[in-house]
Amino acid sequence: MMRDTASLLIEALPYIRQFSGKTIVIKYGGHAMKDEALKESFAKDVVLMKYIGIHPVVVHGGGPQIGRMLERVGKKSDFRAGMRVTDEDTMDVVEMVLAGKVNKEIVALINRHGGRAIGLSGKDGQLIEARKMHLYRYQGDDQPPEIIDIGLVGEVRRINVEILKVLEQSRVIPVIAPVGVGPDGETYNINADLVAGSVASALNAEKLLLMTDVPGVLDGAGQLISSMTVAEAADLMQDETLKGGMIPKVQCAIDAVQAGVRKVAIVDGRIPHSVLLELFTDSGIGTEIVGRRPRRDEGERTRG
Ligand SMILES: Nc1ncnc2c1ncn2[C@@H]1O[C@H](COP(=O)(O)OP(=O)(O)O)[C@@H](O)[C@H]1O
Ligand SMILES: CC(=O)N[C@@H](CCC(=O)OP(=O)(O)O)C(=O)O
Repeated sequence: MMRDTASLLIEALPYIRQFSGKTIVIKYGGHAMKDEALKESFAKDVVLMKYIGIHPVVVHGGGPQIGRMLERVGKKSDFRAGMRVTDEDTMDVVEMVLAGKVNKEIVALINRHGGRAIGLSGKDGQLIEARKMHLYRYQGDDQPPEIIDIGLVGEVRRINVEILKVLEQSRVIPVIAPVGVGPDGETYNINADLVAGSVASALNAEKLLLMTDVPGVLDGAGQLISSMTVAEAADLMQDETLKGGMIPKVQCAIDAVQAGVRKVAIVDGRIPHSVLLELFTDSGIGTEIVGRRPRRDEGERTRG
């Protein structure tokens, strides 16, 4: 049943109080940037959050946008375990698309809707220190694992939060492109979910929202899992239910909760105002991952 604005506002009040003064990290995936109306609803949600005293930090992706630009210059995309194989030419395109185009588009969009956003890549203020990521393939108990070289793909070594802490005390909303910098100034391409998880952990965020293009985590029967604990999520990682990009996403959620982020939600970015619907309604949307399930007497919303 459609709820009217007044009832939604009344429902939202306790959550506005709960999140006020707290940091919420939002990963805005390339697949969720589908059309103008959706982008606008995202920008309005972020501006509203800042306006009511929450500290939103946006980390964006741009995988499909990188893929299209690579195609235009005659290069094919190649992924291993959800990571783009990145040679030097690909790295140039990744940095131009993420830090140049997508980042500035999101910044402009937020500013057009009344916010004051500033774009950062991992190089600005040495925000994302990275190192080369190695992938290992299991070859049997009696064999050493095969090392797969995926080029200039990075993993986060450290997030230098100083600049984000300064911005938290201001009107400014940080928008972060997932490009990291190595010890010798090398540029690394990092999966945006991993950056968002690390930023949320480093800021001790109240919540991490991962926006994607499915309703949330689906079980073996294709049904939405509304809520799961870290232990349940770890069990799910062991079977074949999670595939492709959902594997690093759920792993990142588990890591973030274990590092002290209170809740992670994987939500459908194709729904207008999905950020506000997840944050400010009793039922939420998508899949919530928590350390443990709250008891009913703890006054927290329970879902699932
Ligand atoms: N069990 C699952 N539940 C939901 N999605 C899944 C599952 N297993 C695999 N997926 C896939 O994971 C994708 C989301 O990951 P990804 O493509 O990396 O998203 P994004 O680019 O938004 O970060 C979905 O589009 C879906 O095809
Ligand atoms: C190493 C790696 O795969 N990096 C990603 C970075 C962008 C990203 O993660 O974008 P989405 O969130 O839209 O998928 C890439 O090159 O596509």
